[in-house]
Amino acid sequence: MSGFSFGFYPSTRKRRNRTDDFVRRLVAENQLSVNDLIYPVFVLPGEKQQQAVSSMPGVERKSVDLLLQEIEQLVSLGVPAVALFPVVGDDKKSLQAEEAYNEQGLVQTAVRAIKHRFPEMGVITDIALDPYTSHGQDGIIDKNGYVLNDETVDVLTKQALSHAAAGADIVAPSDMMDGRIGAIRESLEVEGFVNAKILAYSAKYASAFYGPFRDAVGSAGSLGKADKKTYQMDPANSDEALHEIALDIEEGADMLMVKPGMPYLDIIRRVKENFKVPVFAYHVSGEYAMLKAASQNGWLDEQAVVMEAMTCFKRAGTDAILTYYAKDIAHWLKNS
Ligand SMILES: NCc1[nH]cc(CCC(=O)O)c1CC(=O)O
Ligand SMILES: [Mg+2]
Repeated sequence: MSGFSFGFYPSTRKRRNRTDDFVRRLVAENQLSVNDLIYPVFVLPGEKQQQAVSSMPGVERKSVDLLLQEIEQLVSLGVPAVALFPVVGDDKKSLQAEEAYNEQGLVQTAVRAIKHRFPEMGVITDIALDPYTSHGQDGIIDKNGYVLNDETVDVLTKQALSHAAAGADIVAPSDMMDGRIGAIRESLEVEGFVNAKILAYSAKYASAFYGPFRDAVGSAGSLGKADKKTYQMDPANSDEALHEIALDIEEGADMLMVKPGMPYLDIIRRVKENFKVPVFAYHVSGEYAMLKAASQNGWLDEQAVVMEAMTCFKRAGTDAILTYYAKDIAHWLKNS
């Protein structure tokens, strides 16, 4: 019997559907699955090499042999894809970034090794010149340090072709040059890589949340006090992201990336509502570092807060999430 007999009581009780776990599960609108995860990995040259990243506790840079062991675990956990980021020695960096398209380069070698051992693992490679330039910018610079668009696109195209030739499933230009998606798509078609997919970082913002990543790949030192504001987007803008996305779809992108993640969920939502295309999010290094640091201090419950963050990505409309937590999440999903 209801305690209310005055003719006024809430006939609509939204709490009814929250009483028990079973009903909360039945009415849940969004759900994260292992199929939504991409695991980023930092690749070291050499063999049996493993290095921690101090600003990203739990993340290890690894040489290809050790990486293969990790990928074996990821395959058995059901993680669909990895994204490779090379840690290139200073002796291989230059003004023209020639190492970016070296057939025997670190990324090209790693892709061949992974696809040989684990053909079912999706391999995504980063298309940008920052690991290979002596100044740490994503492209070729003029004498004033300005990143030249068209000259850079020529090198990016060679880089993308060399990755596709090595067997990369998805090339992911993260440089924000204009017109690079069209140029890369055309070259891939001409060279016969008709099923090589392009994941375009269309809305990549000039973000301070990339700090720990730049430590991990060692571009922080080369970059010094310089920033990337002449090509990455202003965090103040949102309409501009839609224009960037529209151009990349037009030029032949297969899926689009918004980056960073959590502070940019409004962008994901707008993109998803305006363009019915696959939209991915990059939960970047600084976001990982924040959650990890607070968890290590006992200030946040790590698993709970990471799973909540991932569910929020799904709710915003994200199709896949690139996150340094992907392996942990896959374990948690398996054990839940
Ligand atoms: N092409 C550069 C690149 N590729 C991925 C990240 C950042 C990823 C992260 O912070 O996790 C960056 C950083 C940058 O623009 O300097
Ligand atoms: Mg663009």
